[in-house]
Amino acid sequence: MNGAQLSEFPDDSEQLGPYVSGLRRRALQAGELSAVRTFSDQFLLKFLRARDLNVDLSLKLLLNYQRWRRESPEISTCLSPSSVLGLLNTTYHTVLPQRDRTGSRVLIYRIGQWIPKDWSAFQVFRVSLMTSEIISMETETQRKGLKAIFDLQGWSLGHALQINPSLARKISSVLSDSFPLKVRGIHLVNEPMFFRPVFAMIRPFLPEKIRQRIHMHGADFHNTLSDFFSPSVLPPEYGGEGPGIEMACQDWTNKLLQSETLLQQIASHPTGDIAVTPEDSLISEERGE
Ligand SMILES: Cc1c(C)c2c(c(C)c1O)CC[C@@](C)(CCC[C@H](C)CCC[C@H](C)CCCC(C)C)O2
Repeated sequence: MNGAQLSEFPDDSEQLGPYVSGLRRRALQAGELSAVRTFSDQFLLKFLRARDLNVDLSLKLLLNYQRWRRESPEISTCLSPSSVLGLLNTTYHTVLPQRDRTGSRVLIYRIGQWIPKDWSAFQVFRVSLMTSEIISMETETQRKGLKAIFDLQGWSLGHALQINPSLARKISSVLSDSFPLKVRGIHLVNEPMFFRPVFAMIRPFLPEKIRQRIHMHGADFHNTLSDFFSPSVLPPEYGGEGPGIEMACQDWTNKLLQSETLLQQIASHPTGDIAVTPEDSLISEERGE
């Protein structure tokens, strides 16, 4: 049986058992995580499904996720939707209510709604991390991944100045091998000429597989975007017949706000696995043992 077929089994199925226990054993043996007592099945399955049940690759992803969180505390330790409510209320971001025809989640980021003097790149990044944590709990998203549309209308020098090489590295890491989500497509629309230098900072760190999934549509995107998304899914602003962008953004903002407690738990948990108590997973040095 291949990974895609195995991915279809439910969380508690017998067929997945050996993969879950295999990854758990390997993760607990790994030097960096030696003091962690355990991981939940649910948590391990996110990494297994993201890597089509390949235990070696899932372990690498799990370790990268832990390292990314540790090395990016400015982003990972504060996952509070209410702290960025002003940004969310500008209709900067949404996850569309409908999946695309392949089952992927569809995310929209309207970068021009972000006013760089009001919100730092770290705060903006946190929004993506919050959404990623929420959707990565969905079984269907674990199987079918996500596609993101970035509307770069209004991209300015002020935006570009916020993206330094260190942040570019963090962006490419989460896109490639540091977050348990399959990135099935990145679609840039309305990208101006002077977005190129920023993209040139991110691109070199991306594996070929992800590079090939990045599509630049330009200003005349209505026709080409519809090659990838059926009209019933997209908002009218993006050439579809789905719910309007404002409404969709409002709905997702509400969803994030409802997840405030959950997200804060994830942010403050030593491994991000909230299905186990912190005492069960805590790294002993941190507890002063
Ligand atoms: C798990 C996951 C995360 C966490 C994520 C994204 C995706 C697809 C994920 O799967 C995409 C957005 C990103 C990388 C956060 C970006 C935050 C910055 C500050 C936005 C600035 C604008 C970018 C210069 C626009 C182009 C980026 C693309 C080339 C990805 O966060």
